[in-house]
Amino acid sequence: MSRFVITGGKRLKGGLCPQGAKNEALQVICAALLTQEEVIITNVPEILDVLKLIELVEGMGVKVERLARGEFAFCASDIDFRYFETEDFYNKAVSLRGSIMILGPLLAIHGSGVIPKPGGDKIGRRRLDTHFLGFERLGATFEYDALNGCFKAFATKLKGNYMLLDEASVTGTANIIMAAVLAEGVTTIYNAACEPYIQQLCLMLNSMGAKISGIASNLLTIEGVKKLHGCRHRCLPDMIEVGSYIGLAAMTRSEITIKNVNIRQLGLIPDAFRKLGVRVEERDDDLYIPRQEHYMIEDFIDGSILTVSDAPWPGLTPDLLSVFLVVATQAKGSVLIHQKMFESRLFFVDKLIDMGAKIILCDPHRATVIGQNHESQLRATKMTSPDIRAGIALLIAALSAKGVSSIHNIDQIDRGYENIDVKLNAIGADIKRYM
Ligand SMILES: CC(=O)N[C@H]1[C@@H](OP(=O)(O)OP(=O)(O)OC[C@H]2O[C@@H](n3ccc(=O)[nH]c3=O)[C@H](O)[C@@H]2O)O[C@H](CO)[C@@H](O)[C@@H]1O
Ligand SMILES: C=C(OP(=O)(O)O)C(=O)O
Repeated sequence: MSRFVITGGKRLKGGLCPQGAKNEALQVICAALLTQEEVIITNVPEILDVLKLIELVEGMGVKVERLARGEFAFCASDIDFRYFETEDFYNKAVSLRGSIMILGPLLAIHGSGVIPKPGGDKIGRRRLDTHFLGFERLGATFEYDALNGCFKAFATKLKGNYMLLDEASVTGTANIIMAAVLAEGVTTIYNAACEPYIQQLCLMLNSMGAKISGIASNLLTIEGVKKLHGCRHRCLPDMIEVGSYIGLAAMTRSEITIKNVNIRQLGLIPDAFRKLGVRVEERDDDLYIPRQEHYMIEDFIDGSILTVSDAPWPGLTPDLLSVFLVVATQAKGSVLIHQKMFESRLFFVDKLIDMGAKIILCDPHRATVIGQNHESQLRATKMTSPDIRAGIALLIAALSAKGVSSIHNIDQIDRGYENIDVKLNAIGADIKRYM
């Protein structure tokens, strides 16, 4: 099993460029299935999950050309629908969460689709009801083949409709949008997710000829069109990677500039770090994190202990709570980290406790962190990355710790971070990769 060996305690210094956004790339690659013309996508992160999805669509018969690093041309003029019956399809689709988003486009262009229960992080129950309830509102029927663990959806004709989503699911909203753009009539989606990923998907679809309004809000109106054409689309920088680097700078007491972050699309992320006492300065479109020996957690206005919790966008993304948690371990003061969406994402704190962090796991959703104000350094240890964001949080912890740590199962980190070891070594880290 591949692993990182990290010699911690080094100060880092320099600039880091975030890759394109993983969750956006997964959506817009699926959207390329909606046209027979060429779609060029740039700033595509070449990370495990995205490369797997590219292989999956290639298996479906989509012509894929890698034009340059992070730049791909897709042409879905000749999809082989028999591929969906193969073991190769099953194995590829099951290995990542993003594969679920081929279903909406398949319903739109083919009237049916099948997908095994998708993988992704094992961070609690990850239901897909919203996807199927939405498809049903468009006139589709679906069935779950429990024996083979496959979802199947069928529709002789998709028809626009009003729907109030049972929750603002990110991939669910993306899937329904992609089914609705070619449906007959008008679809209105209320309680739609509106993350920058979804906004970008809608902008891309509009540039392909779709008619979507209400972008960036939770009320989307989609006027169905007969056909979509090709386009060129650029993915935004990955806001989760940006947040991870802010956390890294704070924990390692380093001076780091994060370049071209697209500040307007970061939402509450910079402010959430500021509440933990981390200085985050905006310099044009860069974020400058100065070297700080100490940072102090703010209280709420009434003097009560700060809570950092996730919420659907424009609330704070759940994908950064593990990073906020690790940053808090060395802050001055206390904070309650409340992961509302996922129920098994905080168990990695056991490792941080082994390293000397002062954390009480109150229940699967909440952890109280008592910061050590950098007065006692975390201790190096051996650990395994349970999921992508716990993985990056543990890597940050190891980089700040005294001594040599190792992290196993680093595929989990590679799922979302492109060449993280190379990038961080270039600014002074000491991370060795063993395959
Ligand atoms: C490939 C991809 O894009 N993955 C992202 C996507 O996953 P994904 O689209 O799978 O996640 P969902 O948005 O469907 O839901 C995530 C979890 O939050 C819960 N939930 C969701 C909405 C809501 O209003 N209330 C609520 O409690 C759901 O029940 C579920 O447990 O969105 C998640 C939530 O931002 C992110 O963590 C994932 O990185
Ligand atoms: C939960 C995540 O990913 P996925 O939905 O792909 O498992 C994540 O990116 O933090």
